[in-house]
Amino acid sequence: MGRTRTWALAVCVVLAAALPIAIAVTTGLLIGAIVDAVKAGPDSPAAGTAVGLLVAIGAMVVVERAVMPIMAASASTLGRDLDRYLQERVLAAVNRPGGIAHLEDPAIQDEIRIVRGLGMSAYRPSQTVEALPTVLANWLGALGSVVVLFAFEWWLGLLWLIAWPLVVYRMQSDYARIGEEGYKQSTELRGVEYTRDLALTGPAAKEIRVWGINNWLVDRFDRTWRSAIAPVRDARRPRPLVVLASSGTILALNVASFALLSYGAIRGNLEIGALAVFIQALLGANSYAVGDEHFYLSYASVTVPKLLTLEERLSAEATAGEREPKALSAAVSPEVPEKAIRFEGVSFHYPRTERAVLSNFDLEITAGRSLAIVGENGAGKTTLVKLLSGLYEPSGGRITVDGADLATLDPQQWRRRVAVLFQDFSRYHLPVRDNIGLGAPEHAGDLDMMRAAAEKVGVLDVIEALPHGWDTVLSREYENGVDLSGGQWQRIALARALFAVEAGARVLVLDEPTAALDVRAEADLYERFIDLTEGLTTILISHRFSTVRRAERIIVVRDGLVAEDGTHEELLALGGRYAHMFNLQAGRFHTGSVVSGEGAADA
Ligand SMILES: Nc1ncnc2c1ncn2[C@@H]1O[C@H](COP(=O)(O)OP(=O)(O)OP(=O)(O)O)[C@@H](O)[C@H]1O
Repeated sequence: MGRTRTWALAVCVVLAAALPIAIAVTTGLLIGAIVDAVKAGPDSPAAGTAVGLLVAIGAMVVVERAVMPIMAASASTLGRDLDRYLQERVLAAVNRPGGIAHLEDPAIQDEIRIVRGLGMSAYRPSQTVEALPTVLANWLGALGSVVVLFAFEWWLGLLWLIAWPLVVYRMQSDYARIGEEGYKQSTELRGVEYTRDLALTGPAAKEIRVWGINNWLVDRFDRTWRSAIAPVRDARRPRPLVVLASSGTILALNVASFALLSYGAIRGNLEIGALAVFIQALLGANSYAVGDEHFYLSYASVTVPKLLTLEERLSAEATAGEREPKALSAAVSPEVPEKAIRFEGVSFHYPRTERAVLSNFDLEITAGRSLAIVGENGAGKTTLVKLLSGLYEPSGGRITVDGADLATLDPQQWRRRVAVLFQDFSRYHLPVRDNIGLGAPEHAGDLDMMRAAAEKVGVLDVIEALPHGWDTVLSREYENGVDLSGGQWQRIALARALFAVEAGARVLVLDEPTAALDVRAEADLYERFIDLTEGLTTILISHRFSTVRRAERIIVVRDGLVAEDGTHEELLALGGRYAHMFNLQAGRFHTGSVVSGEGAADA
């Protein structure tokens, strides 16, 4: 299909280039034939030739008119195909690295901004494809016209042949320079776009109104946009010398050509037909670089190399992330972990930061048991989960699963063994079935499995009461879509994690699973906690001690190390950090008294 369209386009381009020249030459011949026919009379052979030439011109004009829309339509379709193809490459490239560190790299975000506009905003490479046929036809037509001028004065033809490409080259490099200048402002423009999206999209809408910051947003958008775009404006400003040199050359060539033609005609060296042909040729030669299409040519030349650089960079990142070549990645059996997950002397600092979040961190997580991790804000609890799920690699030490270094395991298979409910889980603007099914996409069609997961976290009733049940889109931004309350969203996310468990995950990580739940929902979840985590290696992170105390073992993370380790009762008896935090929270529910023991800190 694409190949046929490409061929059709090529034929159209050749026709679009050749027909104007053919029409010009035939018109010249027609003028000569008419002069002869007037002299020889209506029945003369010259009159017959004139009629024949007239019919030929008519036929060529009809074909030319038909070719143009076909050429435009084919070019537009091919252009869109190109945009889609490039978009797919961007999506694949951005998701190639297994971790997420690259998404936090400002330089990569700048490049991603450039290429994410493919197919949507300005500088679409498809515009290059759409412009190419017209530009090619122009150039071929101009070339043909110049060849005709050779027949008049070879040196004049030669001058045209040299001058125009130089002018076109100059213009193209100017356009590309302007485009590059725009891309250099990527960081600033990201800031501008962020402000714009804050104002245009849902998440901040409530705060914008409550704080009354709409005018502030508009003002900030205006200010940052002006400052980001100023260098591009400067680049756009015509450079007088270049403009003067280019237009001066073309003007001089035109003056010389028309003067020579007039001189030849006055001296009687040129017949009227020849004069007409050369004048048409001269007009054709001038069509080399006229129209917006020439500007569009530079679009792909600026954007596509950026995409290729990004791909290269992300591929390098993906390979660098694999400590062992992929072929050596060990398969992960469905029962893993059977014995333990161990953090062995793990140190970690985030990319481009100096501060160690973990230093020489040791922890053995027994398989099939539940472990709660507590610690103050910023202690590194979520970081542990990110390392465990392979989103980042330890800066030092290693994590082992049943004795095997995590870095040597097939990352995809390992991730299928781990189900994570992140504290900042995603709220997909998709049907409920996808919001839950995405926990294990390979089982996303299994409604029974999804129902089981939803039932376990008590959200099945909510789903079945939705206007379109499992097909209801969870966003008010779509027709018939609904939004959920914070707690309902949390339960949907919890169901997603449990769906992954239903599909075979053996490690369940819950980072603040009850933060948005009401008292009854939280109590319900406790009741089921033992059932939900039965046989699973469960890691629970929470600031709610009423949740934490259900775990079989609790650790306190402090200063990048395990500061305390034991059961709820053991840690209370220890009278350390855990006991202090527990009592502080429990005290809130027992006004004026600090307590310890069963029942405290239950919300
Ligand atoms: N992507 C990141 N890049 C750089 N630093 C980060 C990043 N994510 C977290 N940090 C830093 O790492 C430290 C540990 O963060 P982490 O999210 O693991 O803490 P936490 O114990 O889960 O905290 P909380 O109880 O507030 O959820 C913090 O100082 C935080 O600022």
